[in-house]
Amino acid sequence: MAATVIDGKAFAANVREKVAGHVSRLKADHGITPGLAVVLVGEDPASEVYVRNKGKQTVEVGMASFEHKLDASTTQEELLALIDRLNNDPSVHGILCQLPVPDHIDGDTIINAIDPAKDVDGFHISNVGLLGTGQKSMVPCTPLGCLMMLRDHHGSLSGMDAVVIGRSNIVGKPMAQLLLGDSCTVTIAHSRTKDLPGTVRRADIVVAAVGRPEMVPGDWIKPGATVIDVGINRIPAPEKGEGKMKLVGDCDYASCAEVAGAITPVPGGVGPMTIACLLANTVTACCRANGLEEPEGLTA
Ligand SMILES: Nc1nc2c(c(=O)[nH]1)N[C@@H](CN(C=O)c1ccc(C(=O)N[C@@H](CCC(=O)O)C(=O)O)cc1)CN2
Repeated sequence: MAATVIDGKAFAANVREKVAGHVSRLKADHGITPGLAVVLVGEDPASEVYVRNKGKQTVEVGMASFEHKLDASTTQEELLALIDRLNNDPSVHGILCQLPVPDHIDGDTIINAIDPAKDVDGFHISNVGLLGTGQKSMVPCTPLGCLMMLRDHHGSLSGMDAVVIGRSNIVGKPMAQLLLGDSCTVTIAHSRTKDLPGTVRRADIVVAAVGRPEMVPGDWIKPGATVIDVGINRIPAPEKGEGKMKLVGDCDYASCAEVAGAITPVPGGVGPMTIACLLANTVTACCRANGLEEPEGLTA
């Protein structure tokens, strides 16, 4: 059986179109332009690409983009001062600091300095607590994107067995909370899980978010299961020529696609949904800040 390929690129384009519609209504009906501030410290090449794409897509959906690119030597105090200015800027509805930050800066301190109402990454401890207790929160973008694709594919997720491989604060843990919120039976698996293959084999839904290239082989997948691959790993691709690289996920795509009922590819699966959901979260934050009705279908 060949799996259905869940096209994250097309799904993300659809989310962006919905966001653009809400933005134009906010402008026309209320004279409000949602604004997103993205802060990058240092020169990590992958982060520079992500930040550039965030700015470009923010403008494409009609929102205001405020990009702050800071030198790698920026101190934590200087960064906190910028966050404070953005927290108090009424034209900024969403703020994020691109991760990872340089070693001399404490990421948690920075994240928790962001006004939770403007925390469009959903990483602030208040939003983590709200999500964990089933209350209205800002929801982390990558897990939100995975949830949207799963709901679209399955309709209801109620009663399904879900295994999340990986326990990071930005993907694994919030993903598990969202699946629990949709009434899945959820297992979080990690490097110390006994019998990882057996655990994964029981799942109707597998979300792989470990950051280890092609770690999950097809024979771990229950026939017909849905595989959501969050991994983005750059590995050597000698078949493309000397020194060439390619992107692969945490799942071995070829063997998993033979067994799964549906699967997200890498690239073109979960990745594009991350930025689309960031734009969705910015519109949501803007509506909440102005006491306006929130867009439907763009949050959990
Ligand atoms: N503050 C944050 N930092 C980071 C986050 C985040 O959500 N907030 N997530 C990642 C990086 N990221 C967005 O920031 C991100 C990663 C990947 C993609 C994407 O579209 N990937 C493409 C492939 C792109 C490529 O060729 O490299 C795909 O999978 O198709 C978008 C955003 C860490 N930091």
